[in-house]
Amino acid sequence: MNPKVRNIRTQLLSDNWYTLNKIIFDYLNDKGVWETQERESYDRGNGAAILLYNKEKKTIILTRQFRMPTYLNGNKDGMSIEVCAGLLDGDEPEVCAIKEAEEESGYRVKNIERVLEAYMSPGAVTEIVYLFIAEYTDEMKVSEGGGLDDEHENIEVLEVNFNEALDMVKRKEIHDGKTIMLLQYAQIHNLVE
Ligand SMILES: Nc1nc2c(ncn2[C@@H]2O[C@H](COP(=O)(O)OP(=O)(O)O[C@H]3O[C@H](CO)[C@@H](O)[C@H](O)[C@@H]3O)[C@@H](O)[C@H]2O)c(=O)[nH]1
Ligand SMILES: [Mg+2]
Repeated sequence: MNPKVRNIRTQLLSDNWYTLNKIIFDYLNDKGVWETQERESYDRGNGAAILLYNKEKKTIILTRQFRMPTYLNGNKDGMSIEVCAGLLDGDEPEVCAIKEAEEESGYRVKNIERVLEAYMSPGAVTEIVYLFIAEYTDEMKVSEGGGLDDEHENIEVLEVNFNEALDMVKRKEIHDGKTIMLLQYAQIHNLVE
């Protein structure tokens, strides 16, 4: 509860795929005066993302896919290199992370660790992304990956040297927030030396 916030009203703007609301509320400002504010808030539920790494090979697993919103905002071909991730769809974050890893990369991982959680765009999007890490080996590959056909995901799976991935961040070839966070987490904690 925040005593500086009261009288929250919600006005539905769109519920086509997920839900966009206009929220009108009163906020007690620094001068002690209640003022009415409006904020649009996009609710897509929460998500999970997972970095798969291999200590022996010094590699990680990434995906590459077309992301329309990035194409609309400066990403030349709209392609985005990301860790495996997806929306929870009613699952616990751990369950979702394991499921997305297999659907998108083809690796069936068991021992995963939750390391961070973050609001990725707190001014506009309600989503919390839960961030995980897990070791993978070649033996864990059970399918091609590539995402679900019925969702037209068209995901390419990449196995990349860890230091090369860090260089890709520097060169801005990797520009996805959750992916940068997990790569830096791995670097700080020497997961792949
Ligand atoms: N028709 C339609 N389909 C959609 C829409 N939005 C998403 N989809 C479909 O739903 C799939 C969702 O796949 P997920 O793997 O669950 O999600 P994601 O898009 O990969 O990842 C999301 O979650 C991450 C973790 O929270 C986020 O970091 C990432 O930005 C993204 O929002 C997409 O691939 C796409 O096929 C939409 O507006 N319309
Ligand atoms: Mg996904």
